[in-house]
Amino acid sequence: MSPQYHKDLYISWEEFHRDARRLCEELLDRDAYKGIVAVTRGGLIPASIVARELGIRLVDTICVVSYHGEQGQQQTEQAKVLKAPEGDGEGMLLIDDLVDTGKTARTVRECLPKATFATVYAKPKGRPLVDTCVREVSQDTWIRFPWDTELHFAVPLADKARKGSQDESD
Ligand SMILES: O=P(O)(O)OC[C@H]1O[C@H](OP(=O)(O)OP(=O)(O)O)[C@H](O)[C@@H]1O
Repeated sequence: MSPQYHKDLYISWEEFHRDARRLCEELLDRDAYKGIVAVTRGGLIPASIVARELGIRLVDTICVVSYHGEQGQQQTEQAKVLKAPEGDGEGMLLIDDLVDTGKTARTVRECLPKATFATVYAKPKGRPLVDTCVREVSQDTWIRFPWDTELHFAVPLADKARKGSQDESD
């Protein structure tokens, strides 16, 4: 976890599915869409759920990669589009799992300025860049998505506390 993140938020598959369906409910009340554009890679998972719930069969991708670069003396972070659909995105629904700093959203919006942009989760810096989201978390939270994690044995709290006090006395 990078130093700017102080909290971990673990999301289970069930929780993600529930949140993604809440997003679908909100989207149903808005316009009808010709198709979906999933922002790779995290957007592929909610895009499938949205396509199912909204009865949309046309699903495309915008393939984006984030990288670290240097500008003068400063480290910069940029998002690069590897492949985008043709057109300006009119009538299309852009789906991503998360908007964090807004770096990806800004780049994607430049490519498809007329698309509606929806994410399941949003952090304050990126929230103004998307039209809708269902769950907002603080900027210093690192979201652990279920496809990035695996089940592990959890050490009982009492054992953890005992080990902590042992470490202190060593
Ligand atoms: O608002 P930002 O700071 O740009 O962060 C949001 C982006 O970060 C994640 O993708 P990631 O860069 O981890 O790539 P991946 O989905 O291909 O793993 C997520 O799926 C968003 O696209």
